[in-house]
Amino acid sequence: MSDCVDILGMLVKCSNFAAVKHSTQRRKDPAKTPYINHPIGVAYILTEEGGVRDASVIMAAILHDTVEDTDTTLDEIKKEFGHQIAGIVAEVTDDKALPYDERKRLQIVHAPTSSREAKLVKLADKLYNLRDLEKATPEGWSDEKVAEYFKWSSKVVEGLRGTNRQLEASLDEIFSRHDL
Ligand SMILES: Nc1nc2c(ncn2[C@@H]2O[C@H](COP(=O)(O)OP(=O)(O)O)[C@@H](OP(=O)(O)OP(=O)(O)O)[C@H]2O)c(=O)[nH]1
Ligand SMILES: [Mn+2]
Repeated sequence: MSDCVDILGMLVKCSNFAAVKHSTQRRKDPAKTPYINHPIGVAYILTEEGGVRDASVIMAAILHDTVEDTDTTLDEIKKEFGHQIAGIVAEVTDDKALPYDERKRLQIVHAPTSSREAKLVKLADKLYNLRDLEKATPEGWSDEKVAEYFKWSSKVVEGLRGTNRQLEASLDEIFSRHDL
């Protein structure tokens, strides 16, 4: 077994990397939950609810917001975790240099042509965020922004379908509660 890739070591390395990178960030909920709860929760949705056992997908899920929301670069992810995981992270990273509406539009456009691995991360990311949104309104969000986020998410998820039955069923339950 000595030629086996050290998956457990890589997984812990990803978790530590993401924890360090997100260490000063908090979620937008009133309790100001540590941000790291989100990427770990997204990975947990994939293993526990989605039955996903592809280690690259789980590692990319843990890292999925590091490039978008911290000073992490894709080169850094590539150097530390390899090109496959860096590729998935790249696919789920919005270009924050673009205007908000354009970023949101591009997620809808890119969803159908993204890889199966990226689609899995996106499905779990949306499921986590929509569950959060049902629990509490993020600070500074109007009712209109919340409603718009549900509607926009359903459009992104349209392009991710046919990837994981469980995650899509859970998302559909949420959408039906919001008449989507
Ligand atoms: N529902 C919810 N979201 C929160 C909370 N705290 C932080 N977020 C993050 O806010 C992002 C959505 O907020 P927006 O205003 O639409 O987008 P922006 O942060 O990218 O500008 C999500 O980013 P993301 O994970 O990159 O996903 P995406 O929505 O950009 O696809 C989500 O993780 C919270 O308490 N509740
Ligand atoms: Mn996310």
